[in-house]
Amino acid sequence: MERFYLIVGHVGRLELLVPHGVKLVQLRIKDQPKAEVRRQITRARDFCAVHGAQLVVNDYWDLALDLRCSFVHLGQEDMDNADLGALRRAGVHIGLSTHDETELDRALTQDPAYVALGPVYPTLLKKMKWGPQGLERVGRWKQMAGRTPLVAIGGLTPDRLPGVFAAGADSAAVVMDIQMAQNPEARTRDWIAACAPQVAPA
Ligand SMILES: Cc1ncc(COP(=O)(O)OP(=O)(O)O)c(N)n1
Ligand SMILES: Cc1nc(C(=O)O)sc1CCOP(=O)(O)O
Ligand SMILES: [Mg+2]
Repeated sequence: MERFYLIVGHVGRLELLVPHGVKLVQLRIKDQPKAEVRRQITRARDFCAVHGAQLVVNDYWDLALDLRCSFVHLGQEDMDNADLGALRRAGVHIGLSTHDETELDRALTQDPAYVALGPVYPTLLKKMKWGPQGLERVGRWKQMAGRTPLVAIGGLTPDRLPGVFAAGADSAAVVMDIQMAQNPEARTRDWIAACAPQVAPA
């Protein structure tokens, strides 16, 4: 799985940052009319196709199906409402959020493309009922997830990545560290460099 996983809130951001080398990007639109969400997903789908990036549609599994997108991310509550069978029949890959062992067990029964664990560190993006999970828990999740790839999310920054990958994460997802950066394009490149596997000197 791609080690760098960018999450953006608007297709304009996706178009700005993907050309810097992003290969896995989630469009996470909140609080917009559905017609606007549809427009943005369509634009993102076409832009990612041209740039060889994998688009992940957050929440809007129905639009993803309708617009022939190939990957969705769903939280536990999203799963309650989604037609997982229809997604599966359409060959759509599904990434799932998890925060505790009950959620992880439930997620793994769906044979997802990945499970995400968060928030690994405190996050400023949204209020959550879970405290920081920490790196030990990343390691535990990796063991329990077996062959299912593990995405770490929440409060991640480039300097935290060595620990996150060493603990067992296959991929690291980010919102605010790039969204709030003075130079988001440069910060994206920093992330890509920090996510590159480290080769031991000969
Ligand atoms: C990679 C990744 N992990 C977790 C989430 C969170 O999904 P969810 O719990 O459904 O919350 P919202 O993002 O919809 O607010 C995610 N989007 N991506
Ligand atoms: C959207 C989201 N979901 C999480 C989870 O734990 O499920 S943590 C999170 C926020 C990620 O943003 P940042 O990189 O700014 O902390
Ligand atoms: Mg959601």
